[in-house]
Amino acid sequence: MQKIDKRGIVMKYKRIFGIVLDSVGTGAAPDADKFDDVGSDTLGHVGEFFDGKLNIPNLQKLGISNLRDQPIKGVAPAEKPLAYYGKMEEVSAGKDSMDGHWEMMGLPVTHALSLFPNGFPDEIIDKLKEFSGRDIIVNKPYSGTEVIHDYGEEQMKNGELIVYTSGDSVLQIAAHEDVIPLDELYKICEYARSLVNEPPYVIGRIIARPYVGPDKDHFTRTANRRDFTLEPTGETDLDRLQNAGFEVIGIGKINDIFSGHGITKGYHNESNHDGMNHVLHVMNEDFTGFAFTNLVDFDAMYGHRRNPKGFGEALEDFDKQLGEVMANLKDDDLIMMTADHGNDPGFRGTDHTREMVPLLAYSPSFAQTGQSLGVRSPFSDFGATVLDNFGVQNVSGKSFLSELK
Ligand SMILES: O=P(O)(O)O[C@H]1O[C@H](CO)[C@@H](O)[C@H]1O
Ligand SMILES: [Mn+2]
Ligand SMILES: [Mn+2]
Repeated sequence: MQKIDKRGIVMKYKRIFGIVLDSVGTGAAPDADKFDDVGSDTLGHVGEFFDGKLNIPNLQKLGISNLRDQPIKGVAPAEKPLAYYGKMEEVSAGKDSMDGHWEMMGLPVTHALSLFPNGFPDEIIDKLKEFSGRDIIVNKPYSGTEVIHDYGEEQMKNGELIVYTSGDSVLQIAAHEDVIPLDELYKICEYARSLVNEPPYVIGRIIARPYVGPDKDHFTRTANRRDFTLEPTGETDLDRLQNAGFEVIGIGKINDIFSGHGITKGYHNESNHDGMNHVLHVMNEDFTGFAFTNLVDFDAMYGHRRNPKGFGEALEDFDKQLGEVMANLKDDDLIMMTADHGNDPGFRGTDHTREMVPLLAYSPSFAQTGQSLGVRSPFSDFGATVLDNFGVQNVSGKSFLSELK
C-alpha cells in the first residue's frame, strides 16, 4: 500500500489527519503531584457523571476504553478495537495548549513559562497603563466569565482594562466592545506581547477577550477573541513538513498556536462542529500531507467552566461527526487523535489538569485488529510518526508508524 511521490519519497499514507480533542485527558500523569492535580481524570469523571449513559459508539469501537486502566463508565473496551491505541505522557514544563501542541510537533517546552499566581508585577502593569492611557483593574487569576460578571459594569463606567490570568502562562485582557474598540484592544495586546518575549518574563499567550451585553447578567464573550502566542522557539514538525514540500493544513486554533509557522493553509473554527465540518471539507480535497485540527470547545466551554454535562454532550456530538469522517476515509488515509492536556470538569478549580492523553490511530487499510501502542513519551512521538510517513527526519520522539498494519 505504499505510495511513491514525484520525488521518489515512499509514503505509507498519502494524507494524515491529526485531531486534537483539546483538554480531553485520560487520568493523572505521573508528575501530576507537581501541579496539584493528583486524582484528575477528564474522561473518567465525565463518564461517571453520565453514569453509564455516555454515548460515544465510534470512539468505543476504536478503543477509547482499551487505552485506559479503568474503562470509561458504560463504554466497554472493544473486543477487536479498530484503532491502535495508547496514552501519551507530556515532558514539557507546563500544561498549557502551547506546551502540548509544540511538544506533539517535536518541540517540547523545557523552560517553564512565567506564571503569575499573585498577579503581574508593576513593571508590566505600569507599561500597559502608560501605553493604553487606561487604568488597570483585577490583575489576578480569575475565571474569564466570572471576571466580566464581577467587573464588567465598572469597566463600562470608567473604561479601565480588566487584566487577569489563570493557572496557565497567559495575560488576558477583557474589554467591552462598546467601551474599548477591538482595534484598540488588539493594539494593546500586541504591545503586551512585545513586553514578555524574553526573560525575566516569558508569557505563553496574550489573549484579547472582548465581550458585549447591557449588564452583568447578560455579558457574553464574542468570537473576536484573539490569541497572541509566543513565536515557536525553534523549528517544529510543521515547518519540517512544509519545507519538504508537503501540504500542512491547520484547522482551528492550530494557526494561533504556531503563529502561522509551517502552515500552508488555515481554517478558523466557530465551534467543534464547524471544525469537524472543516475536516470533512478538506477530506474532499486532493492533497498530500498533514491536516492538523484543534477542537477547543471541550476546553474553553466545558473544562474551564467545570461543566461535565456539557463536556460529555460535546464528546457525543464529536463522536457523531467522527462517524462521518471515518466513513469518508480512504485506504491511504490515516487518522490520529489525541489531546494536549486535561481539564477535568469534575476536579477542583478552573484550570487545566496534568493528565495523560489518549492516542488513537486508525486507517481503513489496517489488516489486523488494533494493538496497544503503550505509553508514548514525549508527545513528540505523534509528530515523529507523521514525519516518518513522509520520509522527513525528526529531532524529538520515536515514530510508531511501523507498528500500524
Ligand atoms: O477563564 P477563561 O477566560 O476562559 O480562561 C481560560 O482560557 C485560557 C486560555 O485557554 C486558559 O488559560 C484559561 O484561563
Ligand atoms: Mn488546550
Ligand atoms: Mn484552556
